[in-house]
Amino acid sequence: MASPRETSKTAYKLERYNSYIRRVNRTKLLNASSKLLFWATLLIALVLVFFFTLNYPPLSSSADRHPLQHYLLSYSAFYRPKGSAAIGDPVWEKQVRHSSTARRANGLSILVTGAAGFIGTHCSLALKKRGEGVLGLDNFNSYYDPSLKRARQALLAKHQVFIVEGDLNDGPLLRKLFDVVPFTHVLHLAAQAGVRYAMQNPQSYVASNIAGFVTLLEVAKNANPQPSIVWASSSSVYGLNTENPFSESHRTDQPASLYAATKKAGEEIAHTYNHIYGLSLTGLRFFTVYGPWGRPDMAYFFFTKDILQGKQIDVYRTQDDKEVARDFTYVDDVVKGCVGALDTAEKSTGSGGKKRGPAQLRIYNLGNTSPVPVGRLVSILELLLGTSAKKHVIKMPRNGDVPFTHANVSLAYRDFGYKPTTDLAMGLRKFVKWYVHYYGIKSTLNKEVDSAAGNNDSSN
Ligand SMILES: O=C(O)[C@H]1O[C@H](OP(=O)(O)OP(=O)(O)OC[C@H]2O[C@@H](n3ccc(=O)[nH]c3=O)[C@H](O)[C@@H]2O)[C@H](O)[C@@H](O)[C@H]1O
Repeated sequence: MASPRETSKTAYKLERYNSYIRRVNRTKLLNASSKLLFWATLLIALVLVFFFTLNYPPLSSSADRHPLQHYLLSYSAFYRPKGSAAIGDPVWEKQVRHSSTARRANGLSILVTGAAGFIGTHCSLALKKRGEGVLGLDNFNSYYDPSLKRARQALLAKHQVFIVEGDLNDGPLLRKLFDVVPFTHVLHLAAQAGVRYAMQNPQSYVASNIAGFVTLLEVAKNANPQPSIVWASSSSVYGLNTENPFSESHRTDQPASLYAATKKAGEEIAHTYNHIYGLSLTGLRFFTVYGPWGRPDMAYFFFTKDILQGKQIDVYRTQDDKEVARDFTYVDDVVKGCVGALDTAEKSTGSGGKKRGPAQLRIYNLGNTSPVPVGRLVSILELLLGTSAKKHVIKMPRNGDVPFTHANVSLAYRDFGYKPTTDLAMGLRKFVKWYVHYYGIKSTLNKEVDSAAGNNDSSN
């Protein structure tokens, strides 16, 4: 029999062995969990990379997508905002029909492409308020902050405008929409915008402004009834034109940017579809449209942001050291122009892809008729924001910009009474008022902003 001393020695050894085993197990567990952590992090990183590259470059066609991207996109459909349903299912069809049904007798039924965009949102609201049926289409791409597009979507949803989330290049989706709704009109505003970005991502302009437009026209020409189409061209088609002010009869064969070239191509494509298929087509040349809910890639918008943050802004002058000027046009004026164009659009004459007779083909300038130098734009912002801008005056880079724009709008006035009424100072007041409200900025804003922006600002 073991002596008590030996027994306690054995117990001590046993305890040491057990504690060793526990240490080993702890280390193993630690190693196993750090490996697990490593692989989990890697997996999450890979998934994130896929999600980030999912829709980049913006407006990539669905045909270009990697099969895994297709899968992830359909998977992400589960995360649509509350209240929306999968494309094609009965709930979705009900939303589509409800949104596009007019609430007034003989009202229009309009498909607005780019409805979550700046001008698209304003037009959709105006048309809906008038009692028309409005259905939106937008791909919510990331050319600029998609959260702004989501906020516009929420605003439209409050007014019973539903936006179908999809790409212009998705022919089957467009056909499905025309199967469900006999649209009387299409207001086609979806596009790759921005003059200078075309040097960074040229293909996105071709994909949206050319391929996307053709996809839409193909579906529209086969529809029965064919809709009348009003669509967004651009002042940039005048390019290096030196005749002033710009009239629709002036030459537009010297585009200075790929953006301008794709818009000009759109005008020629419109001619073809009008000629062959009898589609009624109206192109609107917008002149640097600005206002509440605007585009963060435009100068007035990022100047405001940078001035408030005390950052330097680049103010361009021409190569021969003259002021650069734009015919800045307030969004409410442009909306009136769009509505006027829709109201005066004649019916398409074809059906099911066959022309039955000549159809209307129109082009109009929608500008403000009074160009303002960029330096003056900055001075107005300084006054409204109560802060001096850190101006860096430089020669305009050779990146597609033109020195000035100036619209003659007599055609639009003659045909649908288009008459812009908002000057830049008043329009910027309304913009700044929206901007500080939207971004929750409490600053040393000039009191003038609140009082002078007036109470009739329909945009908030
Ligand atoms: O009418 C159009 O069809 C186009 O209008 C708009 O293009 P633009 O007129 O070029 O507007 P925007 O970029 O706001 O530059 C405004 C001014 O600021 C100057 N500008 C610009 C940037 C800068 O850093 N500094 C500067 O001085 C610049 O030289 C210019 O004089 C739309 O973006 C475009 O999508 C299209 O719709």
